[in-house]
Amino acid sequence: MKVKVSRKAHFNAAHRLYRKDWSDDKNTQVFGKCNNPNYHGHNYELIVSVTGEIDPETGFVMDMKVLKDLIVEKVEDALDHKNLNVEVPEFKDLNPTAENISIIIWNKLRPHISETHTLEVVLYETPRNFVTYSG
Ligand SMILES: Nc1nc2c(c(=O)[nH]1)N=C([C@H](O)[C@H](O)COP(=O)(O)OP(=O)(O)OP(=O)(O)O)CN2
Ligand SMILES: [Zn+2]
Repeated sequence: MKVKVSRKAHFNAAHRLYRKDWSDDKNTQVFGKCNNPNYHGHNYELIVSVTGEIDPETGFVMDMKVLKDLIVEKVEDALDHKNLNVEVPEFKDLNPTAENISIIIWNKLRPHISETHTLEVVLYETPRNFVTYSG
């Protein structure tokens, strides 16, 4: 019997959506105000979910304290209050869209979650825009 446990987290970050290999006109045409060369910020809301069997000894799928600490160490410390384009190496040549940020977060967490469990990341870039990545 599998159960999904979830932990919410939060970080804020600045970014700019653009491609270095496109002209200014094309970047503006495709990315609009998100291509502001002075960057803009979002209050990202994150939901990390782990699904697996309940350990009969502990009653846990995964200890939420362990999951909380993992998110702080691997995600918040890496992304919170950062300029994603400038300060986060994963986005040196990768557009920091919500889709790509969710994949980076999933990749950071996956090695630290039991292989018997599945991992899902839901990332809200704004209260109305959110993406889901499950590997
Ligand atoms: N598929 C994607 N589309 C867009 C992304 C993205 O990551 N993936 N990102 C953006 C920009 O980051 C933009 O800053 C989004 O902000 P905004 O347009 O203000 O967001 P809302 O639509 O939620 O705001 P409203 O107030 O509802 O207009 C754009 N597209
Ligand atoms: Zn944005």
